[in-house]
Amino acid sequence: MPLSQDILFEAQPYLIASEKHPFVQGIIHATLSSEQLRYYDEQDIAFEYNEVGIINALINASTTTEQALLFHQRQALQLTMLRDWLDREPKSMPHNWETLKQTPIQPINQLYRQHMSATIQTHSVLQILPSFAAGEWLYIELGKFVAGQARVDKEPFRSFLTMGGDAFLGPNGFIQQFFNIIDHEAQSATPREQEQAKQTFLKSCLLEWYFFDAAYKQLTWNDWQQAALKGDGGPLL
Ligand SMILES: Cc1ncc(CN)c(N)n1
Repeated sequence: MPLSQDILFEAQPYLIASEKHPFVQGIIHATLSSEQLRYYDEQDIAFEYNEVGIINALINASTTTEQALLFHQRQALQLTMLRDWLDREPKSMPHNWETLKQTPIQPINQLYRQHMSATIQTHSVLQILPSFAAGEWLYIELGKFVAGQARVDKEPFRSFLTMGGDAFLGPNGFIQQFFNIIDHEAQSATPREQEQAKQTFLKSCLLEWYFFDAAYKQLTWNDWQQAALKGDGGPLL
């Protein structure tokens, strides 16, 4: 069985868990507060900025020119999406390319970003790509899920979880091509390297759930500090 098929089989429960998460349900039913949306918006734009570094590493680690060109295309799309997102930011939360780099990174976002960045030092597409492809896959699948629900059709909820479109979907879309690359690289990898790649993918899926959870609860380092130093914390994770 190709590695990607094995990975996707094991990733299904994580997708279902995210579909059920109250943050995702809150997008469908338009029940999230503006504070919850604001937290997500701020953390996610910084997360996407971190992905720029991951995609750069993929270009560097590519084993063929075709791979490098594909990652380069994905990078161009990432930068275009970030530019348009920055332009859309409300006056109450102004972000530009410079201030983006100073966004305070809250605990789960930090954990997820570092999980992804830690793969860079392997210089291996097979190890780096799953850390990034998991979020791409999950967002595309959640987009399909949400589109199939009777979602409340009003902004700002309408624009959430809409990553998709022709560039991402179909046999020539990014996500299928990423899985093809994982399968190609897996052919010359050891079983241990293949297992490591799978576990990296699954950990990203798990951290996606926690990313929604952190936004739902608006968890900050301050909460963690209070819980630790004042001993007044309930379960924060
Ligand atoms: C947390 C998260 N994961 C994935 C994506 C899609 N690149 C995202 N915008 N945010």
